[in-house]
Amino acid sequence: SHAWGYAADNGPEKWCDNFPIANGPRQSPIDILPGDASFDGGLKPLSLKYDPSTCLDILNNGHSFQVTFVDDADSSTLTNGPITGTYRLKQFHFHWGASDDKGSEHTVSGTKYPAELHLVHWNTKYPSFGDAASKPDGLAVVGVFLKIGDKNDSLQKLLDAFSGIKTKGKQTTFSGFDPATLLPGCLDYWTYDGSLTTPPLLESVTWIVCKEPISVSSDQMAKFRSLLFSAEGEAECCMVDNYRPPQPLKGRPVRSSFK
Ligand SMILES: CCN[C@H]1CN(CCOCC)S(=O)(=O)c2sc(S(N)(=O)=O)cc21
Ligand SMILES: [Zn+2]
Repeated sequence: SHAWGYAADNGPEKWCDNFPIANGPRQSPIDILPGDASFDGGLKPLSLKYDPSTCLDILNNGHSFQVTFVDDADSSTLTNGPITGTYRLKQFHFHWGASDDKGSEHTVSGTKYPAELHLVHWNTKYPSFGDAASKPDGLAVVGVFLKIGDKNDSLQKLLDAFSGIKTKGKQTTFSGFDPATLLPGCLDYWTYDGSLTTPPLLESVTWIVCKEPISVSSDQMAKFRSLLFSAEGEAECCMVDNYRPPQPLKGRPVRSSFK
């Protein structure tokens, strides 16, 4: 059936059957090679301004868990960086592995991190998120790597809500969370033109990948793995390895905001 996933029979190697753009010219993620990136002095610092009161709910969508935001005003926005105009925060979610040695989608010189955070923003030059998602400059996703280290108190707030979203389709109210608390201290970044890393794999994303990771403890990573891909009443399937591997760069430039 159409149901894509991350298993052998419906995973990344099969997505091209229903989504031929999987083999397109600007697919994501990629392996970032810092030595091949070109410093661009014209790139501005990222301006991320988030309003915790726009935080709406937390959801298990059967592929990841996501925190969704009210996006009917310019309350939580991304401006500057490599983009022009104003992009509104729609949701953030994560990708992670079955063990601490894998899980990120982007890699750096082949190095995999145990998880990767994606903050999804849409270009307000378009009337809606759904409209923007199909335009070449419609979305901007800020990626942040997670690295095993100290317990992350901000992440812990998300993990504490997992009891209400264990299975596919479950969602609970989640309010007052400030996504800025998930950002690294240094906002140096790499940027390139890419795509959604899940179906429909639309080539509409300006990727902004932070060089500096945030910390997560190994115990906290174990908690990520307590979520299920499966719905209540179905055979239990742990939500792990929900990452797409790096895709061909196909000649795309990768720029860095830092030397
Ligand atoms: C599970 C489906 N994931 C999708 C859902 N959306 C796209 C669907 O929109 C169509 C109107 S999305 O724009 O929220 C989005 S961003 C990313 S990622 N990993 O590249 O940051 C994946 C997805
Ligand atoms: Zn993602």
